Amino acid sequence: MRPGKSSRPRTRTRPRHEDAVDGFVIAVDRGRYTCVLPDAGPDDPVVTAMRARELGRKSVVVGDRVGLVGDTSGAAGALARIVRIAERSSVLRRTADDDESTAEGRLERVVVANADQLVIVSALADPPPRTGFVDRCLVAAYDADIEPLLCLTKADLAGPEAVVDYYTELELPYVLVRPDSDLAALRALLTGRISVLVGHSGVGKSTLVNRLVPAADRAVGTVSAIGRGRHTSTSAVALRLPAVPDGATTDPGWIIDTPGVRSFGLAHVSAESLLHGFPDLVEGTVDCPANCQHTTEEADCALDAWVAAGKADARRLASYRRLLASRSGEGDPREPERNPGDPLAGS
Ligand SMILES: Nc1nc2c(ncn2[C@@H]2O[C@H](COP(=O)(O)OP(=O)(O)OP(=O)(O)O)[C@@H](O)[C@H]2O)c(=O)[nH]1
Ligand SMILES: [Zn+2]
Repeated sequence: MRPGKSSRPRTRTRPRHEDAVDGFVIAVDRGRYTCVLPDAGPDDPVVTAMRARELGRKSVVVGDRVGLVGDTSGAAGALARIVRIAERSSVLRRTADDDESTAEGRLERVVVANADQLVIVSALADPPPRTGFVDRCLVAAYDADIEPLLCLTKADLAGPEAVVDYYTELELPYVLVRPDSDLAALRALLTGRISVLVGHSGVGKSTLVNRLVPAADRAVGTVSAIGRGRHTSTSAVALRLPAVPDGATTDPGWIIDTPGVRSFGLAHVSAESLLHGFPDLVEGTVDCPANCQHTTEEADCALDAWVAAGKADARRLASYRRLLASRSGEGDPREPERNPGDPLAGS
């Protein structure tokens, strides 16, 4: 039945936006979302959009696939509206702070949607590698169902043996980066995927991003005396990788730089999920007493025997327990001084 002109619903029925076009959110800045259309090439204009009111409180993040209406021409001053958010294939979250006793600490933030891979960038020296940080990232990756990749930079300054040895039981894929390396192995692992890069300040992440996507021209800082590089931008941004030389049809993929993410607060991750960030320990908990919390206070926790039997690295158990403790607000695990015996342990 076709309603006559006079009975056409005007206010009560919301438009269904059947004409909405697909967009991919590459940047978010103060309520403005930068999107690219599916067939757009690197030189095509991007579309600036705002959220439609009907989205309610749903957040739109980098990596989201959205429906756009309005002016999607990308012309100067044109503004489109995001009217829907497609179901996300993955959601990378972090808690702003580990302290569950404060509102800020419990605040869970979606960092990126639809990522396939978490590239954990860690320098082998200057600053020294911090496996505590890598362990945290692994928990976040497994929790989000995103594959981790360890990217070890400054391989010209130190060898990877200590770090690689620490992760032997994990079969964690890794690549080495030197100023003169050709990045072919890394590029191959990035092709066709959406990869999120995380890393501490000064590890060479901006340098790496600039080598991968020269057009991006990300600000490169210098490691200052106190180990904090400069902070130029704080929100995530997706950068299109250059076309793969051998095939115009192959999707080169995207990398998402996350300058604001210096660590992954994990208060939103359950104790059970936290354990899944340590696949080398999971099997060791089979013999634990019911409701074992796996902390040092648990006299009968089977993980101690598991490590004593050589099934997992003692430092991994220590790292797991530090993360457990950090979630219940017992001190700040990010202070490397807390683990004076282990130079790798800082997070
Ligand atoms: N020796 C060596 N130095 C590197 C390498 N990669 C980067 N650097 C240097 O390390 C310093 C920090 O590099 P950035 O790329 O700014 O590091 P970042 O991780 O982006 O840090 P922020 O800029 O603070 O976010 C710079 O002085 C780089 O030149 C490397 O592979 N080897
Ligand atoms: Zn236990």
